[in-house]
Amino acid sequence: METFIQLRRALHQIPEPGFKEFKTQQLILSYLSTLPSERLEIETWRTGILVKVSGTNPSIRIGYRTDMDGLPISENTSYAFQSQHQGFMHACGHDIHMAITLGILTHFAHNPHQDDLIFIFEPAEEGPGGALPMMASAQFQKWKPDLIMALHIAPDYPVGTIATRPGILFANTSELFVDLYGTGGHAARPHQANDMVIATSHLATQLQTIVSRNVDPLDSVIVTIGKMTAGTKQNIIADHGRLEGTIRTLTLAAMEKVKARIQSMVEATAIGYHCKTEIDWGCSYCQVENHVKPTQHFMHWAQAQPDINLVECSVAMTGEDFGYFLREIPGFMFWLGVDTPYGLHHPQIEPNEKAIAVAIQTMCNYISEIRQSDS
Ligand SMILES: CC(=O)N[C@@H](CCC[C@H](N)C(=O)O)C(=O)O
Repeated sequence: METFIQLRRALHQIPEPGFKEFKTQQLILSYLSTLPSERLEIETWRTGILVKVSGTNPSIRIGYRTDMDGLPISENTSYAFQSQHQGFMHACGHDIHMAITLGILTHFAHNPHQDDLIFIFEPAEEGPGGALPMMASAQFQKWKPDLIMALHIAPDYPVGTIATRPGILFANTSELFVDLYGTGGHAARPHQANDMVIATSHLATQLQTIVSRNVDPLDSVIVTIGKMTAGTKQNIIADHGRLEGTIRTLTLAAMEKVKARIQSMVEATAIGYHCKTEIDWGCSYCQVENHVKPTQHFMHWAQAQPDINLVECSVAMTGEDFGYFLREIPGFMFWLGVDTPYGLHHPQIEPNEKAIAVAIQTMCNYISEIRQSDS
């Protein structure tokens, strides 16, 4: 297992933004070149990688997917192997996900499964989303799996815990970018300007009323503005403001309703503040909806494993473009406990590396037992 901890640490040092995972791709390809090659076929797609490990008597293809990209966060961990890419960090566990995937792949490269195994290294999960374009690629279509699985680290659960549920696991998402254009000017002459600090901050506050005033209290919806920018200097009235956020819902109907309210509020801001506005909805992900039969099969199996504490969890408002794989292919995603007080996307998150061995062991054992009737 030491190899995969070292791989995780090497990957942790080179977090890269979506579709720019060049060093990450190279590191993985270079590791793959050390494995026995008889059963391996490797394809690249943009900065992603697909690996087929041929089975001994294949009747189905079993897929396992990891994400690859880092986040624009300045790391503040106590690690000796901190990110070497200033302002970027693996703060969502994708370094751990990749190391686990390499661990499972390595096991089956040495101990072939009866069926073909397809390992998918997907770029740009944090945005703009690698899943949909990767699924449309010739490389993916050639090896399209009949069953697909993935995991995500869970800071809240202890090591040894696996949590999942049949049905919806993660929410629908849409990004949100709003630009406001007014007239700049001298701080002492506000009557000759049109201040976008005021318009932008008013809009940011107003957007927070959507969840409390427009959404059924029994629905779950989130409108988060993660970034607000405006202005250039303390004594210059700003001619431009920008909001960047994300919307989360558990139904597409709720997503449409929230977007319609945002549209109205942005248009009303343009009228009210005599400014120009532009909305860009960025990328959107469909919900991660676990298929009932394979999820229950995995949960029954996991429940019987002495080293695993299986939890049937509730829905989370996180998003994941793994939902697009599950829209076409039966399968499931699950949480892997990594026991750290800091949450996903936090600069101090330090997942417990013991979870790497837990996940590799669990998935090697589980995949070894999968038969065609389970897919
Ligand atoms: C697991 C996780 O944290 N996923 C991200 C996905 C982001 C999707 C997109 N960039 C957005 O912000 O809407 C998440 O923030 O949940």
